[in-house]
Amino acid sequence: MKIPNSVVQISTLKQASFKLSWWCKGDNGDQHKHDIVSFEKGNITTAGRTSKQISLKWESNPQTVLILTKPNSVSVRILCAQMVRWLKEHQKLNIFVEPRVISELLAESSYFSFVQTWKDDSEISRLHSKVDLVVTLGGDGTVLWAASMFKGPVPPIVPFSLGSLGFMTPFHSEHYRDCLDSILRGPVSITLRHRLQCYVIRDAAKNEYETEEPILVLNEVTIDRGISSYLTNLECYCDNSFVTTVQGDGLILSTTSGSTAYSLAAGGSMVHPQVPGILFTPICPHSLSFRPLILPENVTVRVQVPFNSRSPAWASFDGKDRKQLAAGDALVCSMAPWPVPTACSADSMGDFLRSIHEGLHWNLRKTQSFDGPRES
Ligand SMILES: NC(=O)c1ccc[n+]([C@@H]2O[C@H](COP(=O)([O-])OP(=O)(O)OC[C@H]3O[C@@H](n4cnc5c(N)ncnc54)[C@H](O)[C@@H]3O)[C@@H](O)[C@H]2O)c1
Ligand SMILES: Nc1ncnc2c1ncn2[C@@H]1O[C@H](COP(=O)(O)OP(=O)(O)OP(=O)(O)O)[C@@H](O)[C@H]1O
Repeated sequence: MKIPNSVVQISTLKQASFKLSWWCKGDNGDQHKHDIVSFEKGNITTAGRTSKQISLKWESNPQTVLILTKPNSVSVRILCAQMVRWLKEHQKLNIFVEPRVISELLAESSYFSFVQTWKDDSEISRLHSKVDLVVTLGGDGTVLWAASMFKGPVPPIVPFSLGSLGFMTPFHSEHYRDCLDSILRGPVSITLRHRLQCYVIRDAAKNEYETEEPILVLNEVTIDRGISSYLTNLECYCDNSFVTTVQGDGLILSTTSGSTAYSLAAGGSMVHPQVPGILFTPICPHSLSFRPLILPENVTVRVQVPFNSRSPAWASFDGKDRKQLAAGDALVCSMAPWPVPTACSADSMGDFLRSIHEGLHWNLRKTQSFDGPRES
């Protein structure tokens, strides 16, 4: 068979060889690493990264469970007592609860004297090394609360739904025995939810962080006008490049998990929680052309209140802990190295789709009937 000329020419061409590497900002300066991008005969392919479903397999049996509960709920209190009893008697596990909850349990019965708790913040900071699994009983706010307790690595969280919306709480409390039994045996399908780490800088010219510890958020950090009736003026930079000045009610810097919370209400896109990125969503911008952005995971965003601002701005973290940002102050935010692993009921995609359909009634519309005009 005769080979066409064009094929012979291509096979004799020599491609220049190259290497791709990626870098991140580490503590000891910028670090370069080789990526998992592979180079099949000089062609770039990411085939090895497309399998994103994460599965957790226990290598030894879990020993200790932390149960976190929404306060002031009778149904949560009753379920918590039942769950503690079942985990102790049927699974032989050690159990931690919050100091508030241990008082409630002991008021009910001295049977619960085996349950453990902590005394101060330094013990909370060591919890991640004692606890194998965290169970939350409440709504999305309780998942946010659980994540906020861990300033570093976070154990897998199993969120049971005892709230009203429950976007991040796929497990039904009626079936808690079967759910926990299966999770304790593993394997468990996991959603790795990215977090943002935020620092406040007082008097931006000094460029010093207010605290050494970052504030970690699972949903978002919001910078808004607080009680001021003036427009906020926020200068935004991305890795030192000027992005824009927000003039409006404020700005939301959201994780992809938070994309279905406040950012959604302000017109941001819904993004699957495992997509790495930072959503840049303005709140009521006074402009006809300010569309929300999604920035890549590696950037550092800096939001600065200009010196000539008429009023201070306010930062809040997952809807809590308001901090005033005076003229000249800034907030710096980047992707945190410690994600929040939450257990899935089906799998990461299945749970996300169920939440947007059942929780938000996404794209609900009456189906068009067959009974009408048709193309011939
Ligand atoms: N206009 C708004 O939509 C608005 C305003 C303020 C705060 N919030 C959100 O409330 C969050 C704090 O939650 P909370 O429970 O402590 O306060 P909350 O009790 O006021 O609840 C706010 C609502 O947001 C839902 N929610 C929280 N995180 C979510 C997520 N990741 N995806 C979908 N829905 C989510 C909750 O289920 C609840 O219905 C903030 O992080 C912020 O995102 C929303
Ligand atoms: N263990 C806890 N300790 C203190 N506060 C908590 C704890 N768990 C949750 N909260 C707070 O309680 C509030 C309500 O919790 P959550 O959102 O879980 O319940 P909900 O409002 O009934 O549920 P939903 O948001 O689905 O309607 C939130 O502001 C949350 O931060």
